Parts: sequence; C-alpha cells; structure tokens
Amino acid sequence: MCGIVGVVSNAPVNQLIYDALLLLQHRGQDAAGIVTQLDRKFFMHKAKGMVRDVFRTRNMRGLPGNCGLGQVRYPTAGNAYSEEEAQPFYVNAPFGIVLVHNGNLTNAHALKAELFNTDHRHINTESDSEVLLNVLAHEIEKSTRGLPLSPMDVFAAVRNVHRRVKGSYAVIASIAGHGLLAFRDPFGIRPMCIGRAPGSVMLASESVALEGTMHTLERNLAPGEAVFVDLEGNVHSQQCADAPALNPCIFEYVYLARPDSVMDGISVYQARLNLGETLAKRVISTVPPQDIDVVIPIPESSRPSAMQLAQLLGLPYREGFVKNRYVGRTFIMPGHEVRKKSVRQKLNAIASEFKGRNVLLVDDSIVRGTTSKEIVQMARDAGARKVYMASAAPPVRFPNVYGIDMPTKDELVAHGRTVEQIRELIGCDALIYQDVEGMKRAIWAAASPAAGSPDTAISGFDASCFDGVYVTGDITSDDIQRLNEGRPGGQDPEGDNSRLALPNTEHA
Ligand SMILES: O=P(O)(O)OC[C@H]1O[C@H](OP(=O)(O)OP(=O)(O)O)[C@H](O)[C@@H]1O
Ligand SMILES: NC(=O)CC[C@H](N)C(=O)O
Ligand SMILES: [Mg+2]
Repeated sequence: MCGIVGVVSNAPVNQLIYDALLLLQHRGQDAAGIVTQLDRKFFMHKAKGMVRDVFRTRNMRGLPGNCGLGQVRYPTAGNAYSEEEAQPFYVNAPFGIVLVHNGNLTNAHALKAELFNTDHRHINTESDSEVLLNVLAHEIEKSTRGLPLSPMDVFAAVRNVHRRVKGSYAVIASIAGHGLLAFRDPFGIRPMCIGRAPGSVMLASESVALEGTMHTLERNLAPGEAVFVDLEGNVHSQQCADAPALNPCIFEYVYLARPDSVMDGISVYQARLNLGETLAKRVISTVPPQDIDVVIPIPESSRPSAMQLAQLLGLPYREGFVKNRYVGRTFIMPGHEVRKKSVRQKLNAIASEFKGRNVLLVDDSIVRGTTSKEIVQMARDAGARKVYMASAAPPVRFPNVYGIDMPTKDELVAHGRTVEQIRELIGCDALIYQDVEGMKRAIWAAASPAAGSPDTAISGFDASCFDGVYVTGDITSDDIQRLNEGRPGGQDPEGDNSRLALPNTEHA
C-alpha cells in the first residue's frame, strides 16, 4: 500500500507532487521519489526516508516541468533498504517511461524469467515494480503503430499487461513527450482516483491527496480501466480488462487509508464508525457494559471505531494513550524489533485514566499482536484493574499477497490460535473480535452515492487476510512461499535502524 500520485498541469508540478506525497505519507514511510518531465527529458530524485527528509530545496529546483509523478514506498517485495528500489523506476525504451506502483505482483518471479528469456530485458533489482515497468514497456513497444504514440496504442498495451500480470497493481506511468498513463488491476484491489483543479489533472491513491492540493475528486478509476492524460491535459480513458470486477482491499478501510479519504464511493471515516457500532454489539455479548468503566482507543487509526462503540454502549470515551507524533506508523515499519520498540516510543499512558478502572481498549486490528501486547502491559503498569481488548477487524489469519507486508501465517498472532489462546498471549482479561461478515456489512453500509463516483459498483472485497479467499483466484502455497522469499528484510544491513525507530518528521 504505497502512495502514488501523478499530475499534468499548465504550471510546474514539483511542489504539487511534493504536497500530495506528504498527504499520502501514511501509506509509505521507507522511501520517496518524484519524476518530472520537460521537453522529453525526465528529472528524478528518489531516496530512502520520509518525504520531508528526501526532498531539500535543491532537489525540488531540479524537478522542472508541467507533468510528473511520485511515490511513497512501503516495501512488500524486494529489498527495503536499497535506494535503487525506491520508486519511480525508469526504462529508456520505448520513448522513455517512468513508473510508480502500489500493489504486489503474485507472478513477478515467472514474469522476470519470461522478460529475460523471451523479451531479452534486463531487470536490475528484486522489485516487482521494475518487472511491471518492463512488461508495460515491452507491450507499449509492440502496440505502437507510429508517432506520436496514440491513446489507443497505449490502451492496447495495457490490455496485454492485464493478460500477463497477476496480483494487485495501481500504476501511474509517465511517457516522455506524451503524458501520463494510469491504470488499475482488473479487480481494483488497490485504489486510484482522478480529480481536477483549474488547469490541472491529478491522479492519486486517495482523495485526501486531491483535496489537500485544491483538486476536486471527479471519480475513482474503474477496475481494469486505463486513463491517459496527454501533455495538454486532455483525458482519454478505456476499459482494458476482459472481466473487470471491483473488489477493493478491505484493509484500506480498516487501517491503511486516512479517515478523511473516500475510496470507491466509501467514506473511510464512516466505515470505521460503522465498524465500531457492530463491534459494540459483540462486546455486550462478552463483557456486560456495567463491568467497563471507560473506553480507550489505541491511537491513531482506531479512534472513530472506539468513539462510536463508546457512544453506543453509553460509556465514557477517554484518551488514555498519548501519541508521539514524531514516530510514524509502527505496523508498516520493517522488522519486528523496530516495531516493538516503536510502540513504546509512540504511545505513552496517562496513568490517571487507568488507575483502579476496568478499561476497554479498542484497536482497529490486531495483526502480529506487537501493539496489543505492549499496550495491555502498559495499561496494567498504569494501574488498570481489568484490561479488556476489542478489535474492530476480525482475526488476521491468512497472509496478504496484494501489497500488505504480512506474507507468512506464522507471524500472525491469530494464525492457528483460538481467541482464548490469543487473549492469553496478549495478556488481556477478555478479547473481543469483529466477525468477517459484520466487517463487510459495516464497510459496505458506508457507501454513499454522494461521497463517491456513480461508476462505482463494488462486487465484493478482497478480505483475504481475514477469510483466506484470494480474489485473483490463483494463489498456491508455492506462490506464498516464493513471495515470502522475496519480501523485504527485517534489519538494515548497515545496522542503521535509527531512522526507522524515530523518524524525525511527523506523518499524516
Ligand atoms: O498487531 P500489530 O502487528 O501490532 O498491528 C496492528 C497495529 O498497527 C497499526 O497501528 P500503527 O501504529 O501502524 O498506525 P496508527 O497510528 O495509524 O494506528 C494498527 O492500527 C494497530 O494498532
Ligand atoms: N506496498 C506497495 O504497494 C509496494 C509496491 C512494491 N511491491 C514494492 O515493494 O515496492
Ligand atoms: Mg494503530
């Protein structure tokens, strides 16, 4: 779940892209990059780190032109510590293409071999995104019927990309001298929307990037759809998939996206409120409300659910943990030790809110259990009498292969354990989970025609990490094994984990 953005404007776009990336920082904290184009030439700056660290004024000055794209990376394939795997990726032929990718390919391994053996293309990194760029480049080369490259040629290439590539991908590519191409995989697993401001067209992972840069959300891209924006800002689009069916990743609504975004017609904030409501009903059946003195959210993402849950149960809602705003999101940090240390650095308990009370802690999700285990102990240390824990999402029991770094069952606290065993491991007095159907219903109920695009018709959700159903339908245990082998490592080989533990910049 990286964050991606692309803009064509009648003015320089470097600052716009920077601002949009800052608004998408919560989707990736490991690396950032921008490419602009001017007179058929690309200008690129990318590096490891958060947006504010990566781009200095001198770097921004080196990014001229009215068309460009950018990415914030949360690595799910390849090497988390390699500067070369920061995006965008560049390939010189045909025309010169750069690409940013949000998602994860499930057949990158096979494609890489095919690219080498059949297409004679060299891939220089372990990143699946570089593989995707080379497939796209090869297909654009094949579809080009003359100069200049026409939108129809580009769409023909995307049609072939859909045939070859498997997994999840929301992509923006910049083609030198031509414009921007964006497309979503045939299941629309990862998000992408388009919006406008006077003289400017922007594509982005989340609507918050559009709104925060004064663009108006126009619509979400349909699954399988490709959009081509030429350098004059004219927008062309075509459905390029044979059987598109919108199945957005449900974890976007649970945790990944910002609450002020609207994705595929669903308000993330409303979805989280609804999750709190359905969770409240499950809490009552396990712990009577009169046994709970106070509801406390685990900042940041659980707040709307916790608030709604407290209101429904008629219980006080209090802030018992204060978040250090200079520590990023712990779940998307690579490496268990770093995550564990960061929970303590990130959250601190206000003892008076816990002392002698029975507290119900609410989190949006429990994945590896790192956060809950630390937090429950912190609540006890602060003097809580009873510590109950509720999760607005169901148990995460299955690996995710579509762009969230949870590739092995073994590291998921809920895998192979009953709720009682998880409760014991986390150390709380009661543990209440949402159920899968309740989660789907709650999120579905947050869809509003006014909030989204009329072309949005969700067929279902990718909820694979909760129910083990993979919407692309082709995931074997060998695939999972291979994806796991290709995942980002846990420790920085240079031994420098300080930036991970305490990034010196605030994230959204
Ligand atoms: O069970 P775990 O593996 O610990 O993962 C789950 C936790 O990680 C996330 O928080 P994070 O700190 O990443 O971000 P947030 O501030 O948006 O809640 C999520 O909101 C849970 O609190
Ligand atoms: N989370 C993502 O979208 C990751 C994109 C790509 N697979 C990478 O690892 O860089
Ligand atoms: Mg959290």
